[in-house]
Amino acid sequence: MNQTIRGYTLTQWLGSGGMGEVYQAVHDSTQRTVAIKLLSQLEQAERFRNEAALQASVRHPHIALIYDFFVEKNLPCLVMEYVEGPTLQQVIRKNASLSEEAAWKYLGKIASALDYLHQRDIIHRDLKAGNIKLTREGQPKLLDFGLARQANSPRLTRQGHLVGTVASMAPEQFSGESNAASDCWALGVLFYEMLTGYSPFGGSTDSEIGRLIQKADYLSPVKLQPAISRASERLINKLLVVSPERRLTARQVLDIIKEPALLDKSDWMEPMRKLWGKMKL
Ligand SMILES: Nc1ncnc2c1ncn2[C@@H]1O[C@H](COP(=O)(O)OP(=O)(O)OP(=O)(O)O)[C@@H](O)[C@H]1O
Repeated sequence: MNQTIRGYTLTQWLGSGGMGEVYQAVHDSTQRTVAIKLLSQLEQAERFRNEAALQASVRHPHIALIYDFFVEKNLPCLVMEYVEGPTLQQVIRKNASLSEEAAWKYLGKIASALDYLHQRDIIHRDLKAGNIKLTREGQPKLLDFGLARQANSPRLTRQGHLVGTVASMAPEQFSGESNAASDCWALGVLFYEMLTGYSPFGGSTDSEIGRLIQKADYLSPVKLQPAISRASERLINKLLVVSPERRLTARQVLDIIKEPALLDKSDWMEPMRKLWGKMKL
């Protein structure tokens, strides 16, 4: 492993994902350690460029930085901040679940990264524990904008097939619609996984998982972890809501973390929605 690409010496293979291979590399002149994602197909270069352009404009303590993007010998390469440490998925698996305190701490940091992205009309679309790394200091960093896109740019959605990780997909994503609220659904799935060690929507096939998701049919987290607080349970209930309009936003999650009493405030729109539902029947 001594291959050099445009002044970067590849030092270690890190893994492969939906878009290509990822290597650790060292920049020869600055000696900076980076992660380089090599895209397997040149036809996807534009999608990759989209990932690069989106991430390059992003500066947030809980989102991995992007340094460069270039095409070398027909190979599109994305140069990113190298984030050392395990993924949140590995940490959850190792510990079976996380303490409530740790889960709320990570929830707040990821919600703040999502709020930052959503303020800029960027949707992540692939938020999951496997795409979050924990640094040596225990700080979560969001990786992988492979599926991210500007909220107002539908170009890459006309693929005709589902993209994303099924278990974290929001109900509306099954009909090809993704919005900021879809990331908030995935945040609810992530919070549930941190607290219980299980995905709220498990099944043996994608279509079975899809059916459960579209009905928001999940086991109460308290059934799996009786010690889970009422606040955590209510927060999950307000994130795993089928209607995207009624789901909490990332900003609302941050507000609730600051002031958990907000969870108990009743939704004043609810009686009107019920009435409207009856009138439509
Ligand atoms: N910036 C980075 N720093 C350190 N490791 C990284 C970085 N980006 C990706 N990796 C690691 O490289 C491997 C491949 O990552 P990649 O994002 O391509 O796929 P994935 O997340 O496993 O799958 P998918 O593409 O389906 O989301 C993973 O183990 C990931 O943790």
